[in-house]
Amino acid sequence: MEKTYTNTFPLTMTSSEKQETICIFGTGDFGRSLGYKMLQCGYSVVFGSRNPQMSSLLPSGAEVLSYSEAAQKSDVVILTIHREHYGFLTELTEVLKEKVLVDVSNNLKINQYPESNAEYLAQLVPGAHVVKAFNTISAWALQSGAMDASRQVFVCGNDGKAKQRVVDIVRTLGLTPLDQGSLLAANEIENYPLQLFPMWRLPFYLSAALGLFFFSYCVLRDVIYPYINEKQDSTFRLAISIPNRVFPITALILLALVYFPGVIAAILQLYRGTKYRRFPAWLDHWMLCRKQLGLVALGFAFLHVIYTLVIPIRYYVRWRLRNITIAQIMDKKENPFSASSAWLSDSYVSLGILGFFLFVLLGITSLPSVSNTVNWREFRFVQSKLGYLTLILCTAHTLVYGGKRFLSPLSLRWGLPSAYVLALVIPCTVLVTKFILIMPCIDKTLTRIRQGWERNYKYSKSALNGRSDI
Ligand SMILES: Cc1cc2nc3c(=O)[nH]c(=O)nc-3n(C[C@H](O)[C@H](O)[C@H](O)COP(=O)(O)OP(=O)(O)OC[C@H]3O[C@@H](n4cnc5c(N)ncnc54)[C@H](O)[C@@H]3O)c2cc1C
Ligand SMILES: NC(=O)C1=CN([C@@H]2O[C@H](COP(=O)(O)OP(=O)(O)OC[C@H]3O[C@@H](n4cnc5c(N)ncnc54)[C@H](OP(=O)(O)O)[C@@H]3O)[C@@H](O)[C@H]2O)C=CC1
Ligand code: HEM
Ligand SMILES: [Fe+3]
Repeated sequence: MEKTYTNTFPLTMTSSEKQETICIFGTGDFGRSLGYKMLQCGYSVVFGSRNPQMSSLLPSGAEVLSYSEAAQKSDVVILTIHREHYGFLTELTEVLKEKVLVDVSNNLKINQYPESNAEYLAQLVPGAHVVKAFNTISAWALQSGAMDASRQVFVCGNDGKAKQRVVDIVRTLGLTPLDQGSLLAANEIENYPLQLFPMWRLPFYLSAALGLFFFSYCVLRDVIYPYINEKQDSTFRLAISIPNRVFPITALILLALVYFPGVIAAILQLYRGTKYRRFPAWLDHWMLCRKQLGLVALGFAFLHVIYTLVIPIRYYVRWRLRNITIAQIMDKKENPFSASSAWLSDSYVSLGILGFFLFVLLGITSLPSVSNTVNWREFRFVQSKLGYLTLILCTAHTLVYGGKRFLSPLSLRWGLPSAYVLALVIPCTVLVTKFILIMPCIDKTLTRIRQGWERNYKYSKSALNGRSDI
């Protein structure tokens, strides 16, 4: 614990205690940055290099020696060398015996080698205690001092004492060590910085696919159809009208897809009569990226709202209103006020506004600073109950928008219904299924299953034993 404080007052420590010497192999970007940070935090640093005389740009105060000379100066050796160049270490096995050897390396691709770099290092230098650490911190972050990205350092190793020494160093440098267990965890730790938004990938591809499909569908109905049938140029619709169909439709379907896996999971649990069997991998993954799906949906809903706000200032809309008025004057025929149309129009807009309000509320509660202030039940209440209410309101908004035209043969073009009719299929399926699932008799069984009850205890036990098949 004391070390944490020495981080803030390195000079106090250096004047009263003997400086601990750390050896860093390699004088590249990462080695230099780490050495600089260590000197700042009160350590004495010795670099090991192929060309001790040639090394430039090294932080002042550090010593540079050959690899074998440097290793003799400390019992902690941090290896800031790419895995491909580890070969020369086999000649140093005697010097490195019983030393703590820290592997910081990353690869270019996930699972690039059959074994992790740290395990490979342990095979090369069997006498040393290999510890994996620091691979999630960048040279730039260490040097600039501004830790915009994560300060977490995953640490793993087979020797408890060696690991503890590295954990102490990490803490002294002002970083957060996270013990990940034995060297078997190195593979996962090495893959971690190579991942690029893994949970965002499915939402991204899904929204791209939905967007593309509905865009083509709307172009076919709203641009190509009028051109072929009436030789009318409607290409201007590509700018606002069609995006303002594609975006809300994508938002609505993605929102429904957030709540779909929960329904599928419930049906699966009811069918199996137990909660003790794993869900298929695709369902697991789908469940895990619901937050990201929801946030992408919120993004599209935002776009829809902004596009809707500009409707009154559009040239096409103003032109059409003027023409209708002029046509009425010329015909001397007044278009009577229709209370039912007014009701329909106001209702769908109002449902949209309320749905959007709850949608934003869901987004706000998913911010860590907010979710940390609510307890588990409150969070679930907002995410699950208010989430369903959001889906109901947005689906109703679209249904009422369709209003009287919904499924009317007049709105078919080449037999194709309006895009929003297709958009309603998944949301309505989710809502109807959920409605059936919350019927008291079904809900009671599901709740019992989720509390641990099993329909066929014997069967479930055997399923438990043979878990690998599920
Ligand atoms: C804008 C937006 C932001 C979002 N942000 C987040 C976020 O920050 N974090 C997040 O997690 N999700 C987020 N989501 C996704 C979504 O709101 C949640 O995943 C939501 O909890 C799903 O609700 P559900 O009713 O389908 O949950 P389900 O998983 O179906 O759960 C329903 C109920 O069943 C219970 N249950 C389910 N499975 C079991 C089981 N095996 N054993 C016992 N009980 C069980 C649960 O406790 C719950 O009460 C967000 C969505 C949107 C639209
Ligand atoms: N850069 C970063 O932000 C991060 C890097 N890492 C890891 O740190 C390690 C070093 O990265 P980085 O400093 O960027 O790399 P560099 O290429 O900048 O430095 C590597 C150093 O390795 C030494 N080395 C030893 N043998 C050889 C050899 N045969 N050929 C070339 N170099 C050799 C060299 O030092 P000398 O000439 O003194 O012998 C060289 O400077 C890598 O494993 C990387 O994955 C981890 C996290 C972040
Ligand atoms: C402030 C909130 C909202 C307002 C004011 C609003 C308003 C509108 C308007 C005016 C239309 C008709 C657009 C047109 O004539 O082309 C529309 C359509 C639609 N809205 Fe909203 N809306 C809101 C929020 C939402 C939300 C949150 C969703 C769902 C996620 C949604 C889904 C839809 C859908 C699917 C359509 C049909 C698109 C089409 O095929 O034309 N809306 N909305
Ligand atoms: Fe490099």
